[in-house]
Amino acid sequence: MKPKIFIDGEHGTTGLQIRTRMAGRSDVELLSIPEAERRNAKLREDMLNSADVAILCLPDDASKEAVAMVSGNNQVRIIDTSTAHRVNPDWTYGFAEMDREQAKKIAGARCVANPGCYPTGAIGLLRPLRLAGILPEDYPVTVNAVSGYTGGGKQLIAQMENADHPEHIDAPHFLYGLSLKHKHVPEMQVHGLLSRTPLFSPSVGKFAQGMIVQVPLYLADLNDNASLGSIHEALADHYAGQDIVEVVGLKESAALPRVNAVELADTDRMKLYVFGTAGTPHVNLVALLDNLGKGASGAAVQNMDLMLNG
Ligand SMILES: NC(=O)C1=CN([C@@H]2O[C@H](COP(=O)(O)OP(=O)(O)OC[C@H]3O[C@@H](n4cnc5c(N)ncnc54)[C@H](OP(=O)(O)O)[C@@H]3O)[C@@H](O)[C@H]2O)C=CC1
Ligand SMILES: CC(=O)N[C@@H](CCC(=O)OP(=O)(O)O)C(=O)O
Repeated sequence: MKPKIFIDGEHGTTGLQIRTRMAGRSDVELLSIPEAERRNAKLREDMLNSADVAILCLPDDASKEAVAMVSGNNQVRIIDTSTAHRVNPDWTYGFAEMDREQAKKIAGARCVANPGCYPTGAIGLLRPLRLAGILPEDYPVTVNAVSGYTGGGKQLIAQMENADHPEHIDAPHFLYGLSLKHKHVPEMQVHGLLSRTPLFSPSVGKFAQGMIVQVPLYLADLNDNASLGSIHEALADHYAGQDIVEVVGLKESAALPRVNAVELADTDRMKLYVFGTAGTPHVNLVALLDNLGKGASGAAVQNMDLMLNG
């Protein structure tokens, strides 16, 4: 029998992208609710309890409700794309490349918390340097990022695309999260293995999908006389043999005139760069991804495949 998959929130931005990725797959059976019934709690509960894997693409509160709906059911496994469970130690963090054993942990997990889009970039850059001993635990990390506007779901998409929207946004690029309390900060700190809360400044650009996450560092404040070369080597070693996360070569990075936020749009990949000039005091670590690809729906499908096939 084929495993049954139910995407709760299948008509939203992340859910639709997961459905697109699953189209044409004959190895799974997709359970579905008509769009008009998407908030029918009884139908959702039935579907959730009939699934082998439920992928939650809902706001945090609705995700918690969905988890409660299957609390007595040990058969259904869950992938939650919301922020609700990402620092819960009872859940497995769904970033398969973050540790050598993580893909195996995801494969055996009952409950997987899919990472946030910005944390995928930030943790992807920071954690290997923490594990290699290069980045001190108490380094004052700053993270600056720009996301495509689909990152804000149906509401932000309507505000950006519809000039008649009562809260239409005209800006080609805007900062938000100005109170510095973004919901992604806790997972960046926990899974980035940091003792100090990172300072995170997000922004949105007038493009649908794509993301740049920057983590600038002062070399003198790192361990082991860190250099451009040693930082790049630590990242390259960590991701050796991985096909989704690529560490771009130092020479190739040095030759780039710019980084285009939409380069990886419509892909599930992530590129990591180490920028700077040998002998100068700074490096800028950069992650490039699609907020809906490796940042959300692509990672959810990757995790589902690990859970189904090991
Ligand atoms: N967009 C992105 O790039 C990323 C999103 N995520 C996370 O994925 C989750 C979904 O986000 P996204 O797809 O962007 O959001 P959307 O607003 O685009 O979609 C959410 C869907 O969930 C439905 N929904 C909301 N509340 C309920 C409820 N109580 N019961 C049933 N259905 C409900 C919505 O229906 P309705 O239309 O009626 O509101 C909508 O179809 C969020 O937790 C988000 O933080 C994670 C990583 C990246
Ligand atoms: C552009 C934009 O608004 N982005 C969203 C984050 C998107 C995302 O990753 O959602 P999760 O919190 O579920 O991870 C935000 O800043 O709230």
